[in-house]
This record gives sequence, C-alpha cells and structure tokens, in this order.
Amino acid sequence: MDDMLDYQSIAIMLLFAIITLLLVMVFNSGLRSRSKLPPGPWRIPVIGNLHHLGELPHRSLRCLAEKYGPLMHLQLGQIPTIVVSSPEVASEIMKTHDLEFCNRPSTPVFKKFSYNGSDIAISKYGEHYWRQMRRLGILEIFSTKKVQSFRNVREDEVHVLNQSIIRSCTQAPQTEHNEIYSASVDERATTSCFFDIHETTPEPILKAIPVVLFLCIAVWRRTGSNEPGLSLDKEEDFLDVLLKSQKDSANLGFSLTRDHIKAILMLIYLVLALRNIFLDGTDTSAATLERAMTELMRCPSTMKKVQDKVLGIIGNKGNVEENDLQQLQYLKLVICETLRLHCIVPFLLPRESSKDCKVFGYDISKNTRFLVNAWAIARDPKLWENPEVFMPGRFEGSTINYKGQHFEFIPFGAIRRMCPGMQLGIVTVEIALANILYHFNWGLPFRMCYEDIDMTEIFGVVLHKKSPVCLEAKPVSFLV
Ligand code: HEM
Repeated sequence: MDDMLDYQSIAIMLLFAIITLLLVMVFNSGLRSRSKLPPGPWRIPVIGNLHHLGELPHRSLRCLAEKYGPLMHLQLGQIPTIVVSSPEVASEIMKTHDLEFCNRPSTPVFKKFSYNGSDIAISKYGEHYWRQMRRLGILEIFSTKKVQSFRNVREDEVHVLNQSIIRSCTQAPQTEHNEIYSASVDERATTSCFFDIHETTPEPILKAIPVVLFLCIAVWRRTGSNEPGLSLDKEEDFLDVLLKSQKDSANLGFSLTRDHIKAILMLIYLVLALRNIFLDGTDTSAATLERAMTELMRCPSTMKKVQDKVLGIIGNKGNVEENDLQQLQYLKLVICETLRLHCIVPFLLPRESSKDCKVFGYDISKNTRFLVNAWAIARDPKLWENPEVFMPGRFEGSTINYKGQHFEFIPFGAIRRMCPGMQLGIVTVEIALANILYHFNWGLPFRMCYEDIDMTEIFGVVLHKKSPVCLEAKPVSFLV
C-alpha cells in the first residue's frame, strides 16, 4: 500500500514537472518567435507604448540609454523594439546592415492613412513599388533641377509672408510699445504662416509649395474650374508624371493605381503643409524655421550676428533671393545648429528587420522594430561640447554636416531611406529665415523676457512646440 502511494506521488510530481516544463516552453517560444535577443539588463519590458515611458519618450529613452547602453531592447507590449542611441550603433544598423533594416513597420494607423502603405515613407523596402516611386520622386520633385525650378514660387511666397507681417505691424492695436510698429506676431504670422492652412486667405498658402500646387492642379483638373490664381505651370509637374506613369504602368513593372497616387500626394502634402493631422503635424520645414527663430530670440548676440551678416551681404537690394543664399554662410550654420539641437523627427521614421541577423553579437529576429534616437545622439555630451547650448559657431570649419554621412548628426536620417526632401526642406527654411531677418527686427512682446519663452514640446513623429512663439516685428528702417 505504502509502495503504491509512493508510486502515485512520484507520478503526480512527474506529471506536474512535465506540465510546468511544457508551460515554460510554450511561454518562451511565444517570446522567442518574436525576438531571439538574449536576456540581460538592456532588456526592458514596457507595458503599453512609447508614451508610457514618459511625456517625451526621446528624453526618457536618453536617460535609459545612459543606464543600459546605446543598444536597448524594449518589449513594447507585443512588439520587440530596439532603441539605438549612439552613432556607432546607428551606423551598424543603417549602414552595415542597411539592407536588413530598411523596411518600415506597417501599423494599422499608417496603413489607414497611406492607402494601405502606398506612400514612399511607409511602403516596404524590398518592394518594386517603393523603388519605382522613390526613383520617380527623386527625378520629378526632389532633384536639384526640380527644386530650383520652383524657386520663383518660394520667392513669391516669401514676399507674401513679408507683406503679411508688415500688415500685422501696421494693423496692430496700440500697446505700451506704441512708439514702434508692433504686432503680436503669432506662430502663423512669423514662421508657420508661410505654410499653414490660413483660415482667412487660403490661396497664397495653397500656392506656397510646389506639391501643394500640384494638389490645387488636381482639384482644378477634376472640377474643371478656372479659378483665378491657380495658374498652371507650363512645366510638367509631379502629378503629370504620376498620371502619365499610371497610363504607362508597363514600364514601371506594377500597376500604379489612383490610390497609390493619392497616398503619395497626401504624404508630401502633409509633410509640407498640414499640422495636427496625420503624423502629428508633419510640417517639418515650418517646425525647423520656428525653432531657429525661437533659438535666435533666446540668444540675442547670435540674432544680432546673423542679422548683421544678412544685412551686410544683401545691402539695400530689397529682398534676399535664392542666388544670394550661397553667400549667407553664417545663416547656414544657424540652420545646422537648429537641426542639431532640435532634431524634430526625434526617432527618424521607424525601421523593421526584414530577416534574422546578428548585430554586435545579438541575434535579432525578423520583424524587430528599430528606433534611432537621433535627438539623443545630437545632444550627447560625449560627442558635442555644451550640447544643450545653441552655438552655430560649432559648425564653422567643421566637416560634419546633416547629409547622412556623419552618424552623430542625422536629422534627415541616412543611407537608403534617408529623407529625399532634404534639399527642398533646407532651401525653404533658408530663404524664409533670410528674408524675415533681412526685413524685420524681432523682439518679444512687452514685459516678456527671454527666459519666459516656453520651449515645451509635444511628442509625435514630428516634435512641435506646445505653445507658439509670440514675437513683435519692426521693419528694418532703411527698407521702410
Ligand atoms: C527640415 C525639413 C525635413 C526634415 C527634418 C525631414 C526629416 C526626415 C526624416 C528624419 C526622415 C526619415 C529618414 C529615415 O528613416 O532614415 C524623412 C523621410 C522622408 N521625408 Fe523628410 N524631412 C524634411 C523635409 C521633407 C520634405 C520637404 C519632403 C517632401 C517634399 C520630405 C519627404 C520625405 C519622404 C518622402 C520620406 C520617406 C523616405 C523613405 O522612406 O524612403 N521631407 N524625413
């Protein structure tokens, strides 16, 4: 009897051990099927999503990287996510393992807004579609020739911007600053008015940017309207090219549908024009311009220096034109430093591994997500002297630039999925900044001091300021 009991309890214990073993195996296989990364201090489970790390995840992740190192593995709910926070690791991912990590993850939200992943930024790398669309984009909109061909549109719009600021100056209610032309120049009237959807006078804004113009043309074509002001360019535009390619899909090797075209145009339109909709307002150029003005306001000696240089070089010519930009070297340094200190796409766009591979000895499985904390890298005290201070001079004589070869400074990303709109974005910021510095002296509203400028940001794919910068403009006297 006793023997029987012993056998029974041994059998029960064995059964229990087998069940436990099975449960552990099932549980582990669930995790391993997504990531084969070895456990270690760098593996950080996070319940929920990036927002649960703190209000500004790029800042929280910088703190975590100081503790865990520049290659961290977050388990964001179901999704294994690797966060990269050093130039060496970024180079390993984006350059050495370029091909394995140039996919974009497809999330339901991205898919919804991009006609099932049909735009350039979100489509999968390996696909023939992405290659063709990117090639088409580079040829037809992002190339130097195309960017230059819309020079007049940009210059016209800068003129519209200047006029609207002058109008704000003269129409402003009298304040305690009444001896000067003064106006409370809000975000719209200073920087973003160049790009924003303007409730009162939409037309100049819609004409501001070439691709936005393409959209107007699309609307014009569809409605057959002859609305004044929406003049068609003689030159073939991007929409023409897309429509032509649609007819001639055999050459592309896939069928270019109306949804593809809409997705591409929508992305570009959003990148340039809209705020607070998809991707949290993707007005990258306007956000950069706004940060440049904010930093200059916080640093009066730099403001004076850059303005003196612009006025000195342009003299009483009346306007800064794109031909003049090459001479405005200090202004270029100001923009470089703005992009460093305010990397407005803090994690670049997310990437995903397309197959299993090894990085720094770690096994990374297919479909692991990668975020490159370009914001943290650009503020790393090991790489930059006084990284939190706005010092355009640091780029003087430096070989480091934002063009994707120097991984300590990658505001436009790097290599294969690097931003194709870099040139367009930069020239748009340069011409607008040069002109608003040339035409106006800028000050803060009465009783406000530099320390009062609110630098709080709202997290999104693109970082935006929580509150708009509010400035007073006074036309430069010799131009009045
Ligand atoms: C100052 C302005 C801009 C900044 C800071 C910026 C930044 C970025 C960044 C960081 C990426 C992701 C790169 C990566 O993942 O490695 C990106 C991608 C992209 N940008 Fe920009 N961008 C700017 C202006 C523009 C403009 C003006 C356009 C279009 C007219 C544009 C179109 C795109 C597109 C289509 C992609 C996706 C590329 C791909 O996935 O193949 N960007 N941008």
